[in-house]
Amino acid sequence: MSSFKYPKIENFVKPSDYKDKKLSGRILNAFTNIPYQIYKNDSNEEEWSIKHLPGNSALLSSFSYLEKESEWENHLFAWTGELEIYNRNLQKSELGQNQNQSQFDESFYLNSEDKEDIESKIKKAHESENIHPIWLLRKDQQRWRRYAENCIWPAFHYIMSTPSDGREETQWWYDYVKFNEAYASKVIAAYKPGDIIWVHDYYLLLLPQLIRMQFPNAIIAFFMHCPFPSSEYFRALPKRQQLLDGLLGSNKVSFQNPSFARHFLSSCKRILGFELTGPSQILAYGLTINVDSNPIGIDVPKIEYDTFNKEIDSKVFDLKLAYSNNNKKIIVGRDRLDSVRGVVQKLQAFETFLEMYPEMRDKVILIQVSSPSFSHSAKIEQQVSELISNINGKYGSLNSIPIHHYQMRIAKEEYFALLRVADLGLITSVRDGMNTTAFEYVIAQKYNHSPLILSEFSGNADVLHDALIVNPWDSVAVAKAIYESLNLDESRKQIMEKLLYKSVPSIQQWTNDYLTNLIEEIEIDDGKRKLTSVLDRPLLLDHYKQAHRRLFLFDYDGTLTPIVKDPAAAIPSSRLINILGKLSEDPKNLIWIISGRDQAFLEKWLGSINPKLGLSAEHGCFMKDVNNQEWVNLASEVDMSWQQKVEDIYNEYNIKTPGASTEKKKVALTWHYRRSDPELGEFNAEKLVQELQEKIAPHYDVEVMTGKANVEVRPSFVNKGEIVRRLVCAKHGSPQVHNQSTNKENDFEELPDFIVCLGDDSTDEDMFNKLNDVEKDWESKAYSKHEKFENFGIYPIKVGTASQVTNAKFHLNNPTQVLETLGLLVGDVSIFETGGSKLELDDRGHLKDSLASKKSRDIIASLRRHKSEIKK
Ligand SMILES: O=P(O)(O)OC[C@H]1O[C@H](O[C@H]2O[C@H](CO)[C@@H](O)[C@H](O)[C@H]2O)[C@H](O)[C@@H](O)[C@@H]1O
Repeated sequence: MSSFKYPKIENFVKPSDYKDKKLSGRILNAFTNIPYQIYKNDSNEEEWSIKHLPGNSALLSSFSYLEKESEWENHLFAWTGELEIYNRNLQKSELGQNQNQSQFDESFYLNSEDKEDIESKIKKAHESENIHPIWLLRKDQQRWRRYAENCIWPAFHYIMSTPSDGREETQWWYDYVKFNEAYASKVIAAYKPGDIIWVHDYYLLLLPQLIRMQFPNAIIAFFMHCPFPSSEYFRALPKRQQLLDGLLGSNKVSFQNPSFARHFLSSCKRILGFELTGPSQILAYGLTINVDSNPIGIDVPKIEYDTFNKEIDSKVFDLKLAYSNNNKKIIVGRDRLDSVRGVVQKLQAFETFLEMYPEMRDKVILIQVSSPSFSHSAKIEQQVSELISNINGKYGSLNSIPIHHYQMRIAKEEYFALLRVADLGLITSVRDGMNTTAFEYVIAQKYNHSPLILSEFSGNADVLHDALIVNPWDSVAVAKAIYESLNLDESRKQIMEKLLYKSVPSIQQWTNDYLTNLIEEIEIDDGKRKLTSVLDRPLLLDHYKQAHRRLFLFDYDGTLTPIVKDPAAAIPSSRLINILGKLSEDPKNLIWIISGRDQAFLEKWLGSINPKLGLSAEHGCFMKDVNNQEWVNLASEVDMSWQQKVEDIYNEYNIKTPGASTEKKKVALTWHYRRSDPELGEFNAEKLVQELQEKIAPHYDVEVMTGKANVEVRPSFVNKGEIVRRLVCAKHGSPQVHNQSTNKENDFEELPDFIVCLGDDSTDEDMFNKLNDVEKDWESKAYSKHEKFENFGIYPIKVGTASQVTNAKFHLNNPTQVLETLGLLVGDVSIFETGGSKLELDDRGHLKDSLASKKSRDIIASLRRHKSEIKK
């Protein structure tokens, strides 16, 4: 059998076909786990062995084809999976959950020679050097799967989880973040410009964005192998935003069928508020993401090769002999035993069939093979066994059993023989990404032409149109379809099989089409994009801890709160209030909110709740010092006669622009068009700016500014940058003298040694510019930098994408990431809350060089010493 050779595919996509795209010719695939089990039969065995793991054969064939038959250099990055020691008599499900040290000793923590040895065995078995195992060795080895399998998988299959206080889920989430970070660091280390990074499935939803943060121009594709739920279901996941954000680091996100793609697009729109730029395109973080469906196929030539040969012929013969006495028809089902594959529905339909068609009772048997599933449910198992004993009891006799149920994993050869021997294939899943059994069944029926009944909820229903498509919840309809299928005449069966056979997608064609579409969609980078680095959060935390005089300068809208349609609704969340409270409790910290908002809004929602906050309203016209109740009006002497004229102009534009409105603050006037038709709003905003520039700006000391869906007029004597300069150059903790110009030089040792400045829109650029000037000034004065950080501790941070034009040095994507970062500083949020922190993990998944990492290393070293002493 090993002599199988792939037929060459004409015109398989080549990197050299696309010279202008500057491809490197390498594909870096990231998938859940390597296709090998690392094991020992006995803990006393010196060496670890590996064996091939069943499953994911379609995708592995795609990798194998790319590796062996194409011009691409194909790499696979995958977790090692759980290591096993068999003689411990532990079931796999118990492994990792057992905290007993005597059962779980240091054997699972390998030294570098062991790992090298295993890696070389894996490479040999894989017949390639390009497989890169990701080591995450922990006592509890299954921790890396829990969030994906207990939270994502059920939600994606419409299974609501039971309500909980969320503590366990939070721990799973941290592990999920670490799992994705571990992949990110390995892929990032291997990446070269022009590589195609192809991420697979729901265990790695954060990975695209983690890589994107590091390589803004990388080509990243994501393929979801399981279904994607409606936004109504998806939104129930507490981490919905982080999961979508993670995927939106891809250039292309693909699904098994169009409805999954549609659900994803609608989730991005409804949950994140992102703009769809076409029926299958989304604009997020400055990146255009193509969303499509591309049903995965199977390795047709290889399956034919494995199905039609002498060995299988004889197995088919044996099966017929064993089951098909008296010419009984054989219905075949093969599913994993969980709540989504519809085994219960299948049995109920079969019972209905036997009831409805008594003449068929002695003429049909159902062979159902149910293999184990990670989402195994004891309830389903019990239902299945009760149904089977009822049906067999009611319709069976001593020499005739209607249902033969095998709850086991069967060998590949037996599986193919079973598919060949069938007179009918029956698939009744209630939710499924792509059911490869359906495809394999069609191939196995190439010469026998037995029909297929397929659930309309299976991903294949959109592909295998010539199957008998049924609703598995309607047992009468399924029973009728069984009857109809078993009574089809030969010519009809032949026609159906021919059409079905033609519609089975081949994995090679799928791979070719996927890569071709991806490459053709990629926009060529003209090298003009300047990208801002993502904020290094562990570094920031480290710096924060060592600083003595910390100053925080926060913009409000779009920075601390997300942008919403109604300005009055953009009130602070309780999480924000809580974090600001904790930050301001630390005497080393001074916190300022520097906003375009008016005094009344800031006082009501921030000042009255936390008097320790310094507030600057209307871009610096009004100031309230930290720990002070008095507001100072810096604009009291300014001529305001322009206000009425501006308001009159705004009124005209409100009439011309349905949905637009005027926000009257004490000094500044803002014209909002967020609720108008976006095109009309933008068009009229441009005209309004022109008119204000001509009629108002030349005659008054005012500035006309454009913000986020707004136009604003305010006095030009002060701006956010000027406020920042005063705060940064003041003696840390001294009261502010707002209405006097302060150019007094303070002792450098009294100035802040840690400055975080966050803002999202154009007015915040004044703050970033000012900080950059301060930095240059301190540089020129040769002030001493922090030894460890080699800078003055100044962090100007843009809240937005890496591709936005800004003078800030770093970026965070959105207000959620801002809160997570501030929460990290006050110890409210774990470093593992979200990805993107450039975490360096050790090979056990602890933060590199952390206390936990050292502790774990020490324990293993001492266990090893202890063991070798015992041996002596
Ligand atoms: O300096 P900021 O704190 O960022 O304030 C700038 C302006 O923010 C507000 O408008 C913006 O946010 C609204 C709520 O999300 C949104 O509806 C509007 O479209 C945005 O332009 C505020 O209303 C203005 O007064 C501020 O100048």
